[in-house]
This record gives sequence, structure tokens and C-alpha cells, in this order.
Amino acid sequence: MSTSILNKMKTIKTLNNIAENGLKVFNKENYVIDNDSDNPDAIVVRSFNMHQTPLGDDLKAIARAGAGVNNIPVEKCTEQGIVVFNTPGANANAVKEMVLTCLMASSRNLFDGVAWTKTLVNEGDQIPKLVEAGKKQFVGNEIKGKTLGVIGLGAIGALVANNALDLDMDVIGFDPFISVDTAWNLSRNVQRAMTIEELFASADYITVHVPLTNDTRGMFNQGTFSIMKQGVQILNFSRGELVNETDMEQALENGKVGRYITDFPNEAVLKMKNTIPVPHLGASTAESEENCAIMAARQVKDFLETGNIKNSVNFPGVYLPYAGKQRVAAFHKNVPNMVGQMTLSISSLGLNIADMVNRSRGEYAYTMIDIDNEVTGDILPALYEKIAQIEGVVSTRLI
Ligand SMILES: NC(=O)c1ccc[n+]([C@@H]2O[C@H](COP(=O)([O-])OP(=O)(O)OC[C@H]3O[C@@H](n4cnc5c(N)ncnc54)[C@H](O)[C@@H]3O)[C@@H](O)[C@H]2O)c1
Ligand SMILES: O=C(O)[C@H](O)COP(=O)(O)O
Repeated sequence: MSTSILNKMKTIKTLNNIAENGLKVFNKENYVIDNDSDNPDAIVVRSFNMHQTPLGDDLKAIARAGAGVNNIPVEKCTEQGIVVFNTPGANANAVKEMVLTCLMASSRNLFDGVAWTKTLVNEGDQIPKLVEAGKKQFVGNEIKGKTLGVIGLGAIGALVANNALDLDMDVIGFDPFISVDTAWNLSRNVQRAMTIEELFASADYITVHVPLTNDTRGMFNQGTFSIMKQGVQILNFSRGELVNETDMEQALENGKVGRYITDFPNEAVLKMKNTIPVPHLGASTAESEENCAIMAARQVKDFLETGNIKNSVNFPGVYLPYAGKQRVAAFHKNVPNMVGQMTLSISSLGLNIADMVNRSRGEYAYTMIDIDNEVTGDILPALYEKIAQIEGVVSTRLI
């Protein structure tokens, strides 16, 4: 009998530090947190690279306590009927505060100024005089009246754009896929760029808030630098791979890019001039870590216990109040007659359907069927086998 139909304790594995209040969502009566498990029911992860991580037979869900899912093999998970969740917006305020901090600090040469001041430690009572004489090296610029280009107006980008207006900046935004919700939250004073080139050409500062995908990889390159203003400052709190490093190094050398502020330092970045390397601190606040962990854990728990899906990046959102006595949940190919075959299997066992839902996303779909009878004895494994054996069903659970 498959473990998918046994009422057992569920095992949760974490691959990064996950805030305690998030883990507390998994009550001890029904869940065990076992980070050594080879076969957990669900994984909670932050930035750990999972591309080589084996996906055990019992794995039903992976929750990214955060936004970016490029560290998770999403396609492989989809093919195996494993739901991947993230926590949209849960760390957006933390990143926004970090972006605005770095925008202002960079513009005022604060990082260099502070580092230089610390070198004076052994100068004794000469320090105040040296400070006054040396400060002219670090004269900066105010951001008031300058133009900030925001690429990607999702949870983070929209907050940055609105707050930059409050700092008296002119803001131009580009997001061809902006959601209706975000558009409602965006100030009407954010100018809309119809093309990314329009934004590149007009911005004194550019901040990027898009996911890393095949379309966005390398979006900062020699070609796009050539459109930008001389001395533009670029903030990248999204992913390092959005930038072509060879081209960035050259642009920093020749002054086209005045400064590159990035949350994703590596050896190449640390060797470039005029960079501000931040050790991936964008989402690292107690508040954001807790928000993400709680949201991720709640989504996993709800899915394991009811089959309902909220904030998945690979399967459709589904909510069906538990109406019957036994729930069948199945991930399957999005092809004709899947629901028909499932309902036929159920009725062939003399069972009656109370309620059902079917949602598709691309090549895959998800169906939940509530049965009006108590399903016990031999009928339970028979029901499981009948659904699991339908061609096109990727994974199934009886809940
Ligand atoms: N540094 C950190 O600690 C940290 C924290 C959170 C998120 N992030 C990164 O920031 C990214 C954005 O996070 P978010 O919470 O705002 O995500 P989000 O999904 O709310 O917003 C992303 C936005 O980018 C837009 N977009 C996608 N492709 C685009 C393109 N080619 N051009 C312009 N816009 C495009 C989408 O329409 C969406 O509005 C994440 O994917 C992650 O990589 C980093
Ligand atoms: O995509 C994200 O949410 C961020 O990069 C945060 O990563 P972290 O959870 O490792 O801080």
C-alpha cells in the first residue's frame, strides 16, 4: 500500500535556517522536523541550491521561504507532481529598505567614507583634523530630483518605486507583465516606460526586481549599457546572473557604470572596481525571515492536510472546502477525459461524489474530488490504485 494513503506523521526537512515561529506551525502531534530524512513529505528551503538534491518518493511539497525559486528544480518537480510554493511579498519590505539604504549610502559615498575613516584609527588626536581634510574625497550627490528606473514592479519594485517618489526622486518603471493588484498599489506618479530602452536611457539610478529566468538572464550587458547615461548607478538585489559580468567589469572600468551595488558578490564581482558588494542581506531581517517562514509553513501544512494550494509557482491555486468524508487529490497531465476517468473509477467502487474541482496550468492539472461515503477496508487501497493507474496521473493522494 502506498504511503500516500496512510494516515501517518508527516516529516518536514529544512535545508536552511528557518525562523522558529515558522517551524512551530508544524504541530508536534502530526509533524516531525527531521533534517536528516532522505524521504520527507515536505522541504522548507531558502537559498540552498536544490538542483542536485534527490527528490524522495514521499516528497509532496517544497516551500521556498522567500521569493526567488531559481535554486529549485521546478520543472522536475512539476513532472513528479511535487508542488513548489514561495511566499510572495513576505520579504518585500526588507528588500525595499535595503535598496533605499544602499541607494542613498552609495550616492553619498558613505561606504567608502566609513571604510577610510576606520583607517585613521592609529592617528591619535590628529583624527578630527584628518577627517576634515580628507572628507572632500567623498563628496556625493543628493538623490532628490534624480531619476530612478525600476525594472520589475512586483512586490519589491512597487514598494521601491512608491518610496522613491516620497524621497523626491522622479521614478520611471518598466514591467510588461505587471499584475492588476500591483498596478492598483503603484502611485500614478510613477512614469510608465513603454520599453526597457526608454528606462535605460533616462535613469540616473537603475534598480532591478525581476525573477531570474531565461528571458531576464544577462539583461545588463554591453548592448544595454550603451543606451544608459554615463555614470549610471545600478542596484541588483534580484540575482547576480541578470548581469553579464564581463560586460559589467568593462562598463565599470570605462566609467559607463559609475557604481554597481549588488547583493550577489562572487570572485569576479569582488575584483571589479566601484562595486558595493552586499552579502545577500536583502531579506535578512528578523521580521522578514519570520514572515516568510510562517507563510511557507502554513501553505505546506494546508496542502498536506487538505490538498488546497496557495502561492504555488508550478501548479494552479485551488481551494475546495472539505465537503465529503474522503478526498482524492491527483496531479495529472492536462489532457482530455482525465476527470471523466477519475469519476468513473470512483463510481465503479460504489462511491458517490460530494464535490470536486479541477484546475489546469500549462501542461499539467490538479483535480480534487470529495467522496460522500466513509471509505474503509479494502476499498481504500482499491480507490488509490484505480486513480494512480489512470494514464496521465502523475501522483495521487487520499486525504
Ligand atoms: N536580495 C534578496 O534577498 C531578495 C529578496 C527577495 C527577492 N529577491 C529577488 O527579487 C525578485 C523579485 O522579487 P519580488 O518579490 O518583487 O517578485 P514579484 O514576483 O512580486 O515581482 C517580480 C516582477 O517582475 C516582473 N517581471 C518579470 N519579468 C520581467 C521582465 N522581463 N521585465 C520587467 N519586469 C519583469 C513581473 O511581472 C513581476 O511584477 C525575486 O525573483 C528574487 O530573485 C531577492
Ligand atoms: O529570493 C529571495 O527571497 C531572496 O533572495 C532571499 O534569500 P534568503 O532567504 O536566502 O535570504
